[in-house]
Amino acid sequence: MTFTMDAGLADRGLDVGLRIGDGETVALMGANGAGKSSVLGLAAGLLRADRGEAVLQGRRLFGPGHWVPPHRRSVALLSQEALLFPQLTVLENVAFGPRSSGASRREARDHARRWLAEAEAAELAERRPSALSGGQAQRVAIARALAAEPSLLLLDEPLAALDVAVAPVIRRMLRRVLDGRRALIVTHDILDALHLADRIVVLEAGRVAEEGTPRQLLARPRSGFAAGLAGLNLISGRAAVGGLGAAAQQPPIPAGTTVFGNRAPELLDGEPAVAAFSPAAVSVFTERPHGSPRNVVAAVVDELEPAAGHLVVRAGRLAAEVTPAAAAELDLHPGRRVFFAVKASEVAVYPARSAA
Ligand SMILES: Nc1ncnc2c1ncn2[C@@H]1O[C@H](COP(=O)(O)OP(=O)(O)OP(=O)(O)O)[C@@H](O)[C@H]1O
Repeated sequence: MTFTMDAGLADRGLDVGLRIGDGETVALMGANGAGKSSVLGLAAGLLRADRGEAVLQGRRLFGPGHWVPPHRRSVALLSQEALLFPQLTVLENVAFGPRSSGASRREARDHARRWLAEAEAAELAERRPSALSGGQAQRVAIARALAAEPSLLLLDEPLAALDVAVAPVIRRMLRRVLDGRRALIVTHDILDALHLADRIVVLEAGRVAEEGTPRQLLARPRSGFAAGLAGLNLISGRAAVGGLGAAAQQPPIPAGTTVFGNRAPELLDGEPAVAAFSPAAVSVFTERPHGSPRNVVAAVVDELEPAAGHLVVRAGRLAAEVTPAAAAELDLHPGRRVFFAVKASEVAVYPARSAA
């Protein structure tokens, strides 16, 4: 049994099809404003779609003429902030859900203790929320969400508000807790996706731009967002002899330029395709290079960013990596005219749509 949602919300520019299998954790990623929180809102019942339907384990959550209110959906939403009831103890907070769905006081408390232990927070049971650290409060919130035994668990950036020392510990606990559970987790952090998710869905401007396992997405990104996660340059266009004919509006690459590279064997001429290559494969010159590199483009440096052990030189949608010594030698600075070159053997050209 699965969760499926195919829904639109016109005033947020949202039109999304999503499927989460039994026991599957899906990471929902995308730039700010892409629609991630709105998708959670639709599934949780905090927002009403103006088109489409959602079905969870054979039960329709919403659809034409049909609406199940949030508390009857068997969907739990965990947000960035723990949002515990301040006047209740931790145990009472976690027991609240089971109690309101009809468990006796004692059953609800036993249940709460079990889920607190599962979230590695058993020792916090008698505390008030005001006496908890951010990480502790988030453990309790996770226990509370699990205690409702939801068929679908929604997590909205659950680690984002935690400090860097605590996040890895909670991430490890979440990995254990999410194993075998149907969950949708919104995150900006590739580490969350790698550690917690079976599959990543990338949203761009309210639509699913691509999806795949973390491995697939990082090895062969097809959206600008996933290329950013993978740390690769990505140029879109159509398959052409020897590589890719670049589409318009991808400065500094002139429209129609052939980007020479290794074409995936399944790619047909004229088919929508992308070319991907690492910034580390890009060489920077101040004069047009002659000889071996087949791909050379004139560019103007936008900015230089420090990265581990090197500098990233950005020009339009391209990035190159240089050593600090090379940057000094080439006198690189914003506004500097340069040439970026990359060997065809370093460029992978593959279909813009996944085979699935
Ligand atoms: N309360 C609201 N009322 C109307 N429009 C909204 C509201 N909240 C968000 N939007 C719009 O809906 C679109 C999707 O926003 P949403 O918050 O779902 O994106 P997001 O991917 O979660 O972004 P972020 O990463 O910044 O949280 C955006 O265009 C946004 O401006």
